[in-house]
Amino acid sequence: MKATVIVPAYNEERRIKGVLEPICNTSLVREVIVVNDGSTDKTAEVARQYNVSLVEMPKNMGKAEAIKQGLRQNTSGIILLLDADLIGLKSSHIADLILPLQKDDIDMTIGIFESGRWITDLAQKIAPNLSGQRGFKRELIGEIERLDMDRYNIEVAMSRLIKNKKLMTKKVLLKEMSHVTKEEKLGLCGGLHWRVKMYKDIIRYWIH
Ligand SMILES: O=c1ccn([C@@H]2O[C@H](COP(=O)(O)OP(=O)(O)O)[C@@H](O)[C@H]2O)c(=O)[nH]1
Ligand SMILES: O=C(O)[C@@H](COP(=O)(O)O)O[C@H]1O[C@H](CO)[C@@H](O)[C@H](O)[C@H]1O
Repeated sequence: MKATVIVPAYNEERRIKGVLEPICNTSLVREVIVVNDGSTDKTAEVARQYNVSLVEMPKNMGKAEAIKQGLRQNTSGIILLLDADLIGLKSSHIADLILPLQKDDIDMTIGIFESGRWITDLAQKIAPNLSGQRGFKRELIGEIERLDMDRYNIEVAMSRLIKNKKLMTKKVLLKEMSHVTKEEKLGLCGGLHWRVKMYKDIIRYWIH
């Protein structure tokens, strides 16, 4: 069974190529949906250079809404969510996230960075449930769409779904992979500003 890969992207013109190259060269991938979340840079132009379906959000709505929009497109039996700012993504990582879902007993795969960069390795060791790299079966789309989530709390919402529905997950180590941090993208002040927003979204979800 092949997969549909959904890539939410907000101002990723400098990074999305490094993700779309390996995705488009993976035989287990049937289609790629890039959701351009109101980017003000050339993210859409770069994405159009690849064999992908491009979904344009009218304005920046946040990662959760971008993924929901992607899930509303016509997808295949397995869905894989990948961030647009990954460093070191390879076809083998993509296969490792897809293949366990071809068995009946695994509902969701969760990718964990390992031996990439110490800072992102550490972040994912401390909080593996925040990982944006996830595969799941199409049967879960309805459940995920119904989750009450906003911007950055999609991963914690999915973690609660896993717990409530007793879903079977499998952690997949993504060797030599990392991502570009908010501070690297936006500078110290801009990065910290978005980091605080992200943690607020996550905490709001937990106390809600
Ligand atoms: O408003 C937003 C913010 C982020 N993203 C995308 O969601 C993914 C993860 O976001 P980010 O890199 O900001 O999160 P981090 O991995 O740094 O926590 C990336 O592909 C972003 O381009 C998005 O689509 N809309
Ligand atoms: O790993 C983390 O601590 C955060 C923050 O990453 P950076 O501060 O940008 O390195 O990133 C993850 O969490 C977000 C919220 O759950 C997800 O949306 C991202 O996909 C994920 O990389």
